[in-house]
Amino acid sequence: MEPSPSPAAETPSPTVSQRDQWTVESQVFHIYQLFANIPPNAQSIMLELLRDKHTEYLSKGLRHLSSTFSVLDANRPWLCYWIIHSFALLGEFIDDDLEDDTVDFLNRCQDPNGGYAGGPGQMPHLATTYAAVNTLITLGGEKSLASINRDKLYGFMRRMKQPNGGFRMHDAGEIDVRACYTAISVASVLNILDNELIRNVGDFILSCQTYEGGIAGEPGSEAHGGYTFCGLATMILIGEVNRLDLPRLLDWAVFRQGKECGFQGRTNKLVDGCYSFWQGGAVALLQRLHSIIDEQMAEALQFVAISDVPKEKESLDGTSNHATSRARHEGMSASCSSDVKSIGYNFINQWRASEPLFHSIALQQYILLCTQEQDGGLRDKPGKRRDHYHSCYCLSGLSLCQYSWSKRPHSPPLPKVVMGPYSNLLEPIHPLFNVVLDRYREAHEFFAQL
Ligand SMILES: CC(C)=CCC/C(C)=C/CC/C(C)=C/COP(=O)(O)OP(=O)(O)O
Ligand SMILES: [Zn+2]
Repeated sequence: MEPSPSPAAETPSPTVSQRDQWTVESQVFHIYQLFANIPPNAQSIMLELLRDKHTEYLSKGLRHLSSTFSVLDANRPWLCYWIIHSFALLGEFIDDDLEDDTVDFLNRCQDPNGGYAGGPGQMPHLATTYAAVNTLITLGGEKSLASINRDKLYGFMRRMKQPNGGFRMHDAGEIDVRACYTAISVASVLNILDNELIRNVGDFILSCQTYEGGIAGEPGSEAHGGYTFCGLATMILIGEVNRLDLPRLLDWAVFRQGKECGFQGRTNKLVDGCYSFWQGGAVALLQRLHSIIDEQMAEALQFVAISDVPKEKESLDGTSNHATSRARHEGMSASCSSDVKSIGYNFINQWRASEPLFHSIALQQYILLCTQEQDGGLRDKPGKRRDHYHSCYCLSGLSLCQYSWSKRPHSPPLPKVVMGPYSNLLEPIHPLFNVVLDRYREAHEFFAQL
């Protein structure tokens, strides 16, 4: 007779990832349990957005911007963006001297041949160009907006453009979906987007959509929330979003929201506050694409029906799914090229027919209860330290959640969809560029007349 297996052999020991996941779950659920067991007035205090504390933390960062060296030396326009955008989300303005200093500092990062570097005298880079331009738009006003040398910047982007449709992040740098997004986002907001920049970008991004449905940084890599947002936003801005498999993308993105209520960046990884924007943002974009998603789903159903028909009939009719969607794409891109420049502006002026496609209240709960530090600043998850990157993207994600129920373009959210007191309400953002909406509008008007 065979000996029965020992209990140890039946239960394999957990992997490092499993242990990490359990630790996070226990920390998060401990907070939720605490919250569930206190009286309603104490709950309401726990759900408060710590505005004054966050502003204090951001102000300290802002004052040290001009003296920030060390490891973040090549990221200084990013620090400007993370802090100043967070300020704007909170409805705060920075004082005139600091604004002047920031515009002057970014001007010193501007390369004589176009683009912005991570610091004065460094090599121009598409990511820091995006950060610098978004900062200047957020500051707004003539001095700030006119400081951007659009002609030279266009030249820099053309130099970064690759024959496969992608862009390099910098001279001899990596070619990836981030580079496509930062180039196209900046070109769109500055009104310098044209067919040369757009050429083959759609092919490159399409080659990065994986079997899971999300988008990877480059062909053959793993789907990730950061790149998925970048790829999807780029496809919208160039008028080719219907080429992606949107139902599959939506399916992948919504299932990245876990039982901790926040989002993970990729399958089987840990929840993290910054994905409130990258994943939540991708789903918020998809919420405005419901008609294309419905069409693609109907087409897929038709395809199932057609594939039941004997092969000979299908080829005689010429109705294969691939052929029809390809024909539609070619028609669409031809008619889109003339008004591709207005896509970013028109995107926010449409009605939204559907409710949020992710659990907006749950995500607000994760951000408010698990990512806020009591002394100000926001973080990845309990047990991690605050930083400006996570402060920026947790607040951006929170703003997206709060406005995700508004069907009319300019209507304020109802109190029931804003978790915690209504004073938690942040400024709305433009979901394609991640800048506060009224600053985007000012920039759009400014650059439309140049
Ligand atoms: C506009 C712009 C420049 C966008 C950047 C988008 C972005 C956040 C990309 C993510 C890059 C990445 C692979 C992180 C994985 O980090 P990890 O392995 O530490 O984290 P994970 O476990 O959560 O995947
Ligand atoms: Zn993060």
